[in-house]
Parts: sequence; structure tokens; C-alpha cells
Amino acid sequence: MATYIGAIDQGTTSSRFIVFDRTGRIVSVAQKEHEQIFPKPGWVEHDPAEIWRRLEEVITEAMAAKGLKPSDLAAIGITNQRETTVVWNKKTGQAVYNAIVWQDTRVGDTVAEFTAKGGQDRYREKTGLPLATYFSGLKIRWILNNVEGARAAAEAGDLLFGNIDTFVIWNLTGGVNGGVHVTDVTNASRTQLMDLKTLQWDEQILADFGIPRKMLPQIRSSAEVYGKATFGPVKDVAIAGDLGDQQAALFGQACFKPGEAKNTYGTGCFMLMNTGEKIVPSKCGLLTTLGYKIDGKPAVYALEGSIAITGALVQWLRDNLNIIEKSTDIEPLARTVNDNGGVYFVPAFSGLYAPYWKDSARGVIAGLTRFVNKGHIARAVLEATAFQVREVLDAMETDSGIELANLRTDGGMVVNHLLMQFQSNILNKPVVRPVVQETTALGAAYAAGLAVGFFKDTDELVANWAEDHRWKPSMEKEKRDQLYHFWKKAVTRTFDWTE
Ligand SMILES: Nc1ncnc2c1ncn2[C@@H]1O[C@H](COP(=O)(O)OP(=O)(O)O)[C@@H](O)[C@H]1O
Ligand SMILES: O=P(O)(O)OC[C@H](O)CO
Repeated sequence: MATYIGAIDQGTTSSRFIVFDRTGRIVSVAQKEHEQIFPKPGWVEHDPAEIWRRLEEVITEAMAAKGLKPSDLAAIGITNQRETTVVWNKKTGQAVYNAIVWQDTRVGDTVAEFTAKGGQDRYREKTGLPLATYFSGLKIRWILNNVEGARAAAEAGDLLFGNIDTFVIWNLTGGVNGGVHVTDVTNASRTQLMDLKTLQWDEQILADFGIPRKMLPQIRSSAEVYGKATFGPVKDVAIAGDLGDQQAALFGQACFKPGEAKNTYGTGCFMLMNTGEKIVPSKCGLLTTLGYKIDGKPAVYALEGSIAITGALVQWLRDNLNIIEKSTDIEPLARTVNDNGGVYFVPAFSGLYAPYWKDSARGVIAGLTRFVNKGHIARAVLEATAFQVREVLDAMETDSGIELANLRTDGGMVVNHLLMQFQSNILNKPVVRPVVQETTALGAAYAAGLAVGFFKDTDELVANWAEDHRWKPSMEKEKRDQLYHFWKKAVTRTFDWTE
């Protein structure tokens, strides 16, 4: 009998394959980064063929490392960077253009055009989302309008659209030889093409954006069997879970009750609160989105605060300024100084997401003097994450009417003690990290395991959650208020930069 569950986590920075046991502990893991392609300012792309190759490599490596056979896995779940848009030819399997990554701002003009016609919130009631460069719908439109022959091929039924989940499942289940073309409600909710209530593609928005219905995947639940893997090391294993990565982290953190929330610190930062079967509209700049849907049960919704640039700013310091060699160097560098030296770094590299939704904002380093050194810059980089999370948490508490007793965290940045302590100080709340920090992959594994009966129910999953570390607030109110005041002031300096 199969003793494990596999999870593919295809993130913005890297791809992982993780094998979990029944208690949610990691048995085997392999991870590989892929190239970040920046063809022009504000453009961000990935090569879908490279992503698929990296996945083949990490699956092969993680299975081989522990001598695992396909029959050792009860099922595989998929989780993925959301919104990132791939359009490919279903006869050749080749993408017609690179994947346009969620952070890409190339559709800024189209957003402005649609906003001028009906306001930024014209699709909010139906989709939960404001018009912004972030979501997939306008990215698909860009490909159809700008890649030679793409629109005609799409209309002829030769092209398929998918977010990364769809592209991976299609390839994993046979590709040109009968791959299944599906997505789940959480991923579909990020396209701005799905109606939150009906959980179906919305014909009016498709017509407005000029997107042929036939290129879209079928929308399914997040936990059901979609097909079987055809790829060697996992051949015939059921593909049974699909969740966007932030929703997967909500699932992996066992936030199954309304009012429970998590915050994931990766390339960007994403706070999600479970709102149960209720669709809660936001008045404070959050998104209304799908939380998850278990097959045969009602959909569960969420409020989300999305921040585009958090860990990516650490990468930028490493790759573009070469101030550090690796991400972990930022903490010792930031510890060479006592405070930020008056520096505030607002990383509006992709405009500002929640709670502002301003595509035309661009990054700013404010408060520079000759006193400032690279230690202060490093500190300002880390503090930028914490300040942005404070803005989102304030919005979340107002929109939901729920005050969080503490903040459950996960993601690549939560190993950084300086950041987590500052986060707790600036929120004036305890910040908590669970034992298994790979909650994203764990959530996908949980969904797949529930679908095939490997796990009985969500109560069994709640019992797996265990606290690893807790940071407690230790900052005077006056100091906290002063820091936050200057952060807010620095944010205003980013507004309306592009014209
Ligand atoms: N010690 C650290 N301090 C601060 N940031 C870190 C540290 N280690 C990793 N990071 C950042 O965390 C991010 C990777 O987190 P991860 O959750 O793997 O991201 P993703 O799922 O978006 O690919 C990178 O942007 C990296 O810069
Ligand atoms: O790949 P991550 O973890 O940065 O997550 C990206 C988000 O899904 C974008 O919405």
C-alpha cells in the first residue's frame, strides 16, 4: 500500500518536488531554480519548456534519493505560482510565447483603457478583483494581440491557455498524447475571467477581453482525480490535487475555519483569511478570491492581501546590486547597524498591489543621507516586507471585522529572525512559524490525499499542525508609530511615477 503523497510546487523562483508522509513530515525533496527573464523594464517572463524540464529533474531526483517507486505514492498534488500565463499549441506542445509572469506590467495601458471605460472596479463584484496588470485575462489578450498568428490559431481551436497548474497537469498526463486540460477554482479565480458565484468562465468578460472560450481549461474542484501521470518515475500515480500556491499554503496551515489566516513570505507576500462559504467584498483594497473547494462540498472563499515584492527585493539586492552573495547574507549585513538610519525602501517594482492597486507607482529609496551605508539599505529592505504586511493586515482586520490574535507565517523568508522580530514589533502581535514550513507543497499534498482517501478528513490535517517558533512584540508604541508614519510617507513618494 502507498505510504506517501507527492507534491509539485512550481513557484516564481524555483520548482520543488516533495514527498510527505501521513503526518505531513518531509520524506524526500528536490528543488531547482529557473531563469528569470526581464526583456524590458517592467516585463517578467519564464520559459515554460525550462519549467517543465526542471520539474522532470526534481521529480526524478526526489524519487531516486529515497529509492521510491510510483507505487509508494498514493497521489500527487500540484501547486503553482498563480496568474502566470502560458499559451501553447495543443498539437506540438510548444508555447507560442514565454510565460508572462504575474509580476509583469506590460498590460498597464490596457488596464488604463478598460478603467477609463468603466472604472477600476468594474469586474470586482463578479470576480473579486480590481483591474490590474497582475491577473491572467489581460495577459492572454496581450499574447493573442501581439504574437503573430496567435489569435487565428486560438479561434481555430489549436491553442490552449493555462496557468502553470494547467500547463503542468497537461504535460504530466500525456501532453500531445491526451493530456488533460483542467484547472481548479482557486487558479481560475485569478484569471479575472471566472464568476465567483457560478465558478464558471464569464461570457461577458471573455467577450470584453476578446478571449475565445475554447482555449480555456475546464474548471474543477481543488481535490479530485484529474488523470494519471505518464512520466516515468511517477507513472500511473493519480494527479488529485490542484491549488494556487497561496491557497495551498492556507490549506497546508490547516486554516479550515472562517477567520483563520496565514501569511506567506516568498518572492511576494500573500495574506489569506478563510471566510467560509461567504463571499466577502473588500472595501480596503483586498481581493475576494477562492480559498479551496473539496469535491462534492461547497466552495470556501477567502480575502487576500497580495504584495508583489518582498523576497524579490532581497534577490534584487543580490543579483542587481551585488550587495550580498546569497539571500541568507542579508540578516548579518542588516545586523551590522542598529536601525534603518532613516532609510525607507518602497519596492513598487511592479506598481503597488494591495491595498493600493496603483500600476503607475515605481520604487523609491527615501531618506538617504551621507550617513547611510549598505547595512542600513539591507535593514530597509527587510523592513519593507514588514511594513507592507502591516498595511495588508490592517486592511484585513477592517474588512473582516476580525482581530487576529497572532499571525501564522511560512515561506522562504521566515528563516530570517531579524525580519520576523521586526514584523512582530511593527504589528504589535505574536508571529508564529509552524514546524513544517513547506506549507504550500503540504497543502497540495493534503488536497490530493483527501481526494484519494489517504487522509480521512480535514480534522486529521488540523492535528498535524505544530508550532515551531514564536516571536513576541517588544517595541514601544511611540517608536512603532513613528516608523510606520515615515513608511506611509515614503509610500506616497512612489505614486503616479509612470505617465
Ligand atoms: N534568509 C533570508 N532572508 C530574507 N529573504 C530570504 C532568505 N532566504 C530566502 N529569502 C527569500 O525568499 C524567497 C524564496 O522564498 P520561497 O518561499 O522559496 O519563494 P517562491 O515560492 O516565491 O519561489 C526569495 O525571494 C529569497 O530572496
Ligand atoms: O511563487 P510565489 O510563492 O512567489 O507566489 C506567487 C503568487 O502565487 C502570485 O500570485
